[in-house]
Amino acid sequence: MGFGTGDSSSLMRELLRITGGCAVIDGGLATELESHGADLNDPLWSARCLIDSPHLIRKVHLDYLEAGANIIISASYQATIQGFESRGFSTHESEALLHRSVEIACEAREIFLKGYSKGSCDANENKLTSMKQPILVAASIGSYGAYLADGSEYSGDYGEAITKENLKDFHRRRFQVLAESGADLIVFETIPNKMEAQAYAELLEESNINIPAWFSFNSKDGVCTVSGDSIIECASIADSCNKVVAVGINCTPPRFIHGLILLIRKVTQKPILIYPNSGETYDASKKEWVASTGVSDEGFVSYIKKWQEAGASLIGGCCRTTPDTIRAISRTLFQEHSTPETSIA
Ligand code: MET
Ligand SMILES: [Zn+2]
Repeated sequence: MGFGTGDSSSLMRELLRITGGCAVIDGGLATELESHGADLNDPLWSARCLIDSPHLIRKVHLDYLEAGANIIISASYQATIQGFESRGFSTHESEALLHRSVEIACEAREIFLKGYSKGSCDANENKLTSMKQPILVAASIGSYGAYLADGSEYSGDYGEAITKENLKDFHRRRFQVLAESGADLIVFETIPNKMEAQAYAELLEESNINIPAWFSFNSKDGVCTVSGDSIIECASIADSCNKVVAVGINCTPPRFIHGLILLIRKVTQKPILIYPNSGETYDASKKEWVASTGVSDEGFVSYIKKWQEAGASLIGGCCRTTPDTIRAISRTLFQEHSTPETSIA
């Protein structure tokens, strides 16, 4: 889908212009599916819902749109061709499931916009001109560690045997399928190390598909990625890649975010995105979050102005944040603005 009148590299600038400088990303998808009863105790995690409960995914996307999200992220974080094939799906069926993840998000956007203005969702129309709330559909690509489902997306340790070329081979076809699925952008999420960032940058550069992307790293100390690689070096890789339109941090406790924004700001002028988790502890052995160890929605919101001042312009939530968190973010960001522009001139 075309966004506005500009080329794809201007996508993020256009969105931010329309929203008045800051836009809202959605909140945790998998954990919200779980709180609606989905059983994600599965190597496919949230991607399992693509097989057995797509209606629930659509509902959660809609809940985030109602809460004010400008960017909704597809349920493909842990959806991989390799993962589906190991469950008995053919290559063709696996690719169709990836495609479906984006389709579901697009359906949610259409349903949401129809609530505002009948007939505004003709696929051939420039959608933004009639959007009350500008909305981008982002296709998620989770890291190799997410596919492994052994917690290594939170350690960044893939072992000596895994090379950058292995990572490129692993992600290549999935990237192509998602890039051609109708999504507005690709989001590389929860990138745990520099090698994977480099692999993504090379895939983007080698590809003749001209889709914008963002790079989002995770950190457990506020200085480095979870693997211990320098966030400055990682953000520099994102900065050097022309197809990367924003760079930042996700699934990281809120208390680390401010310092990370300042570090990223040192090496890039690209928009900075942040969508922290709730700050709760994840018990990897039990594969569950330890409730009430994080921040409340009010606590989360208390950070927002500081993050904005430090340079973040795309703000949302990751695991264990909810539509209530996103509603609170949206109110905080827009309380001092007059109504944002509703169309592109
Ligand atoms: N977009 C993904 C989700 O919210 C990110 C998960 S981070 C482990 O489900
Ligand atoms: Zn997360």
